[in-house]
Amino acid sequence: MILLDGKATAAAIRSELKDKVAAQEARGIRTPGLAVILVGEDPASQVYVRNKEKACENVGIRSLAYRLPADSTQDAVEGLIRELNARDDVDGILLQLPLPKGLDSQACLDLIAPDKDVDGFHPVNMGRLALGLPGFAPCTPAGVIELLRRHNVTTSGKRAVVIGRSNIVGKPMAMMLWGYGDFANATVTVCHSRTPELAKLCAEADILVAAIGRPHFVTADMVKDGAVVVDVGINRTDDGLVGDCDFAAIKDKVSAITPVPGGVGPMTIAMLLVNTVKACENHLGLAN
Ligand SMILES: Nc1nc2c(c(=O)[nH]1)N[C@@H](CN(C=O)c1ccc(C(=O)N[C@@H](CCC(=O)O)C(=O)O)cc1)CN2
Ligand SMILES: [Mg+2]
Repeated sequence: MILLDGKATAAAIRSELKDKVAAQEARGIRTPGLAVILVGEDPASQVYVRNKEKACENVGIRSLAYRLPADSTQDAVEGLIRELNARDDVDGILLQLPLPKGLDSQACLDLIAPDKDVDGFHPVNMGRLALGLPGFAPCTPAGVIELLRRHNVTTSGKRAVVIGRSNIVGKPMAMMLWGYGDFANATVTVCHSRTPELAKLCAEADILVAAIGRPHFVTADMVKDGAVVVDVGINRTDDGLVGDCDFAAIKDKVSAITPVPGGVGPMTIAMLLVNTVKACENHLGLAN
């Protein structure tokens, strides 16, 4: 069994980016800048945002922190986004989700300039992904693809099943698995809460991606012998942080599996950095 080690892979990506940014800086090219917006005090979001800022610092990306109170108005958040859209020293804008109740996330995301949308959540970037055009892909599914690629997991001609159809994971994950540049070419099924015989479908998957947000939802009977299992879930339970898969029960059946923590999570942050460096190169007209 191969452990798809996201923590180590993310560290390797950061190290590559650090070298790239340093080489550009040595040539007098300005460093990439990421604006990080956190509205409110959700504890998990605070951790993720801090980790993103630390990761930026680690690779030489300037992070600009914007902390807004939980009772911020829609106008206040939108006003900040407009301001950041107009700034030449800001290459990427990250709006940490979820937003506090009462704020319209999609309206905010729709305002982010697509060339600064390093989360890949803007309809233009989602559309570009669907059409196979260059743009920014959402960081979690992009991280899954990169993790598979760097572990030489082949997907072409394989049967992939994605459980979950969210805008930030399930939908873009399915698009990337069926065709993402020269990678992927899997045959993809997307399952959700109303899928009949979900367990049976999962058990036919060569590649199973779980993104449902229910602790230990995927049990051993739902996994084919030799399958590759990617666990996107991060569930806080009384037993600590667990994924959507029952790792202990599955690990001896699979050919490869991601751990939680240390699997997809760190890759999400690494891909945010990749997208930010790319946004900067695009803004400066550098080839990449
Ligand atoms: N604007 C965005 N909001 C959210 C995104 C996103 O990509 N963009 N994704 C998630 C949260 N997320 C990043 O923001 C994220 C979640 C988890 C991790 C991570 O490294 N997890 C660790 C465990 C850490 C812990 O919680 O104890 C791991 O899996 O090893 C990174 C990023 C929703 N919002
Ligand atoms: Mg993980």
